[in-house]
Amino acid sequence: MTLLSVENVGFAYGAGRHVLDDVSFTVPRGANVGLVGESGSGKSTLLRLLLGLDRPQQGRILFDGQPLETRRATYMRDYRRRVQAVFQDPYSSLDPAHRVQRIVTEPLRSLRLPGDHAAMARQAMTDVGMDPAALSRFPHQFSGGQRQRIAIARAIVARPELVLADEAVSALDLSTRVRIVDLFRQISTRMTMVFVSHDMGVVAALCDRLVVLDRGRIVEAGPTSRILRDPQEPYTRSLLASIPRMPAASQPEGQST
Ligand SMILES: Nc1ncnc2c1ncn2[C@@H]1O[C@H](COP(=O)(O)OP(=O)(O)OP(=O)(O)O)[C@@H](O)[C@H]1O
Repeated sequence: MTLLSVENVGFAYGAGRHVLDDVSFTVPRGANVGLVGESGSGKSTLLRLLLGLDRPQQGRILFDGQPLETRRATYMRDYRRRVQAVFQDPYSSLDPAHRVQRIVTEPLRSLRLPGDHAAMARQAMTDVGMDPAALSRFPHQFSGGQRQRIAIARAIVARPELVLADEAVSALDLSTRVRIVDLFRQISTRMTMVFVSHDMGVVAALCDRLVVLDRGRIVEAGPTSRILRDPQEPYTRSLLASIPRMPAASQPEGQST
């Protein structure tokens, strides 16, 4: 069943040229879909549309069969419970003035969700391989990889159906990146994920389907295995050629990252 459907979406900033042009793809429930393309190909813009922060000027986006109602506050509150995001920079995305407990439970409070928030935060920390004791500390007491785990805990604490990850491992050093990719792989067995990255190696490691964007247009889409084996477009081949060598999947998850 399709969870997310992007239909003939077009978008331009101001009266400028199209940043997205006739973009269509679907995300089946339970799938991991990678959106890949060079810098400037329109990935972040597409993500803003998927988050309901901007609206397409052409086409439409459907979530669970219904068009996004970005102007309706009650709809968007429910949408934010069902769709959460993880961003690139684990340093700027966590408020340094707040303890991890407050950071991780923030979606529960802002979405006014019922339940034992402290227990939900402890569960989310365990889910991302962190000791729940870390909830009483501040972000600066953690490494970049640990901060990204905290950001992921915040994204999954409300049990969303879809997680959108925007270059979520790009700011991390290589060995940490491998561990966080591993963590995403574990988490992605329980929910639908869309990974946005310029790094074909990361999306290929995580996603069963790829959508390749070049200057706002989809040039290739399909199963990851097919695209890796037999890329149809020179653009896709050049993205594949630039894959950095990733070390083999990591040792058991720990708090070393
Ligand atoms: N707020 C904005 N106003 C005007 N143009 C913008 C704005 N944001 C992005 N653009 C332009 O839209 C195009 C696509 O940018 P976008 O950030 O979506 O691409 P991207 O693939 O995510 O690239 P990157 O990985 O570098 O962020 C670029 O040409 C960019 O200059």
